[in-house]
Amino acid sequence: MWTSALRQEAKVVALITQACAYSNSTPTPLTVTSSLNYYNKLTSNHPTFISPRSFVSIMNNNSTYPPEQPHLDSIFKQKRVLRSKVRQTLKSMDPSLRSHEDNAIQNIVLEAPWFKSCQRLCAYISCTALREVSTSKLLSEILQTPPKDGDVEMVKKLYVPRVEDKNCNMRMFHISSVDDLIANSMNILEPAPVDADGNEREDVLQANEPVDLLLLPGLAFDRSGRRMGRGGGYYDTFLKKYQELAKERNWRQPLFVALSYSLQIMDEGIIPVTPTDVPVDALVSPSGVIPISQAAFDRCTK
Ligand SMILES: Nc1nc2c(c(=O)[nH]1)N(C=O)[C@@H](CNc1ccc(C(=O)N[C@@H](CCC(=O)O)C(=O)O)cc1)CN2
Ligand SMILES: Nc1ncnc2c1ncn2[C@@H]1O[C@H](COP(=O)(O)OP(=O)(O)OP(=O)(O)O)[C@@H](O)[C@H]1O
Repeated sequence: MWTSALRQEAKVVALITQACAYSNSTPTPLTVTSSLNYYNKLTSNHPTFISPRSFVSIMNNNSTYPPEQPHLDSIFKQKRVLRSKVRQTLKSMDPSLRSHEDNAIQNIVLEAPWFKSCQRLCAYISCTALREVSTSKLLSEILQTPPKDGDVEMVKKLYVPRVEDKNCNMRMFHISSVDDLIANSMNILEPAPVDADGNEREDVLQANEPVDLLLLPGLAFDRSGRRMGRGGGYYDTFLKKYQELAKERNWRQPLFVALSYSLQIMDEGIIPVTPTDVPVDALVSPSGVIPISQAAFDRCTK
């Protein structure tokens, strides 16, 4: 078990070094070692996946299990405080560092085996005003026609979010061009549910085939897979629905991969979590891929 984990770790370090050479940034193998340790710690009771319950247990940092559940209101308050701190830090991020990190992160994704091999994916349309890691290069590569290198087989089907209401409901619609997008009230680009020809767009929850990958935004992350979003609950609700759908249909669960600037990666114990928070499988930062779940380790090395 350990030998195999160490072998995987060595392969991931090699992959990161490769990706960093591509992105021209400095590799930090420490992130990989740490994530494996955290992963082992978190999954000792949950061999295949990290449940939100184990997150709460780790967060409390005590040895009793199940842990005492701190009051939800106080956790939501802690989240608001952290959100506002991270927003401030993002606002004061140097624009040239931001642009360097945007490029590095997207290049790492484009070179990752789990991205190259994926056939269908959900991704967010980054919003500059929200200081999100850019996805523009990724989206233009995915939507490029004719496909890069003329490889029609490797064309990826892309679904992007559309907020339905203020009740945490978000759908993911298929698009084939950025021209399919229009700005919503929050100034985020979204697809209309009906295309220019009056045809309904495919909703990923109604699709006959599974997605392999979801690229996620967020405000703060850690190396154990905790993710804090903007407080809408849209992603947590959607991710849970998708996990249930995949389970019902006997599909392989997609990889949940969050894109993160370096300054958005917090130390252990900083990110407050509630039982509805869905952990991510991996992070991509300018230093490389940080695999967290077993599925991420498996797909980073194959
Ligand atoms: N690019 C992108 N698309 C996305 C999301 C996202 O986070 N990023 N979402 C993910 O859920 C959904 C939209 N949810 C959103 C939730 C809050 C804000 C927002 O503007 N928040 C402000 C603070 C608002 C306030 O608290 O008053 C902010 O974070 O600065 C934007 C989108 C669906 N689409
Ligand atoms: N699966 C779910 N079903 C119903 N409500 C949910 C679910 N997941 C989260 N919520 C609700 O959404 C609200 C916001 O949750 P939270 O603060 O964890 O969001 P977030 O992680 O910042 O946002 P997001 O998931 O959109 O990135 C909370 O009231 C939470 O209870």
